Amino acid sequence: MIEIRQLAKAFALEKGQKLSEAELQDVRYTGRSFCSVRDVSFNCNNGEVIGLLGPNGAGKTTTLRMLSTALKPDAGTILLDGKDILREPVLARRSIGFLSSNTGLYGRLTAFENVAYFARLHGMTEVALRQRIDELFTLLDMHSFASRRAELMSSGMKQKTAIARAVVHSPALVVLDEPTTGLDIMTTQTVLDFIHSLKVAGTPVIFSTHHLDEVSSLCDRVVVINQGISAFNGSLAAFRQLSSDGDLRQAFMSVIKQESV
Ligand SMILES: Nc1ncnc2c1ncn2[C@@H]1O[C@H](COP(=O)(O)OP(=O)(O)OP(=O)(O)O)[C@@H](O)[C@H]1O
Repeated sequence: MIEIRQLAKAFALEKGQKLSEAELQDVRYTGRSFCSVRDVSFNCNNGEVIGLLGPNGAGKTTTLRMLSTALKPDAGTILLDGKDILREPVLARRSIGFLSSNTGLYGRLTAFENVAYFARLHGMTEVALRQRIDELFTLLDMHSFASRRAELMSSGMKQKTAIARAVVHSPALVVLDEPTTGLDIMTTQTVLDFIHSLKVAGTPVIFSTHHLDEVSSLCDRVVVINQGISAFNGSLAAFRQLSSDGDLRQAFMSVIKQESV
């Protein structure tokens, strides 16, 4: 289980750094800094899938990067199974599988080699990593391109390889930043089925998305981040009830409008 309390992160702006018109009008812009995340709190229990929603620039990626310890929060706590991961970064890296939005595979390495490289970094034995990679390549339908170099892969193949790499060490928590963005319908379904298999195995999964159908079919809980604040945090059923007829788009809009008043 992961418990996230009152996370905040501001970025100091460099001299001459250009902001968009929307960012200049944003309440998070202070002149010298931009407070991407102001107050984000939520829990994810074992076997739960959380969908992280929010408009562009809301602070989803910044939040997920803090969960993965790639970014240090200015304030807040993150407890994984009761342990403060901000104080134990080594434990965090061992326990969390993180897929970032820029996959960054080694182009010269094959799908197998990319995943195996990370498995070795995590200290897995050759026998264990071969068994795990075989299992993952079956779940993600990757056997057909296991020996293809990353530089020659389609974006769907790259994304599957990046997902396999993120979870090869069987982490206690999986965090995925927009795992289905840019994928075709078949590849998206494979990725969603894979997330479901993690849930069935009892692994908590937190993923950001702009696709409400994914939330509807997969998520137990929904968190909506708006202007750096977790404006909604509750069950999928409670989220549906925000609209008159259970429509998730309407529910989402009602949270955003409420917050912007
Ligand atoms: N290093 C940085 N310096 C300044 N501002 C930043 C930095 N990183 C992110 N931001 C700003 O913080 C805000 C939140 O960004 P973030 O990437 O977390 O949003 P997001 O919810 O993931 O958006 P999207 O849905 O578009 O991916 C944006 O306005 C972004 O420009």
